[in-house]
Amino acid sequence: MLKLTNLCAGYAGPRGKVLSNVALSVAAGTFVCVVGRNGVGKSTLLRTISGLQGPLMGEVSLNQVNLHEMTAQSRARLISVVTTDRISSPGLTARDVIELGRQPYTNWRGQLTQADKAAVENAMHRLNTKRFADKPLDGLSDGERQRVMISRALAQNADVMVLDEITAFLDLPGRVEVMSLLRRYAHTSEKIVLLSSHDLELSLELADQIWIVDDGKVVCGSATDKTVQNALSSAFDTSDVAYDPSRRQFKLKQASS
Ligand SMILES: Nc1ncnc2c1ncn2[C@@H]1O[C@H](COP(=O)(O)OP(=O)(O)OP(=O)(O)O)[C@@H](O)[C@H]1O
Repeated sequence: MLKLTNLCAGYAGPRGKVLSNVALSVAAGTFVCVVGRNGVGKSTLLRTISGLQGPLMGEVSLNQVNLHEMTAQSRARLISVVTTDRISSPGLTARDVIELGRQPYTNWRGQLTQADKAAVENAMHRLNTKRFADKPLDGLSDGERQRVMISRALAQNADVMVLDEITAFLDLPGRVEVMSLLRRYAHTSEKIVLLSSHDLELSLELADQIWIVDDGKVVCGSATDKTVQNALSSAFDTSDVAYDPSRRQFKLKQASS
């Protein structure tokens, strides 16, 4: 169980608090989509959960262990992270990068065991990355690169996988494929997958739990919950578009001429 207890997240300084008193929990085997307008704090929340930045207050725990009190090495066995940040990887092939996902388990020489190699093969198979496994990462398209980074996180086999806007570089069939795969992975492997996305309709279609980040708070529930529907309207409705809960879609209030 991943639990956020009275979590305040943000940055140093008087105006640095982005989210206040976030309290929620997620069971193993849950696919969560985190949605919200630009700049509301999705990345800040996910970075805080991942341990990439400390909380201003409160706690993030996994199975009752505080994640911010662990070493980065121990945390890497529990949480994997995929972002859109470009990592510099001169000379590394896609396979080399995916193998780095096994680093929390390997010895000081980074030697892979049969189990490590099997985990890498399995990750490449799931994401269909084998076809460019031996190409340099720097020579891949943004979408191919993103698949490699997700494969690396899969190979890491952590209890929680956090993905921040990773579908941004994928085309529509690619987004559906990757999000469906992550949902299936959460269900079949009993993992928690947290994914932030601006693809609201797809998120509402696929997520077991939706987190709507808005106005310093997080509202959590299933897409059919009344509280979630109200929060979606309040976060996303504008003078031009409105959320239609019956179709789980946004519609133009008035077609422009
Ligand atoms: N390193 C930082 N130092 C100070 N403030 C920051 C820092 N990074 C982000 N912020 C601020 O925190 C707030 C939330 O930013 P965040 O990137 O978490 O939003 P987001 O919901 O992920 O946005 P987007 O959808 O545009 O990616 C913004 O006001 C942003 O300016």
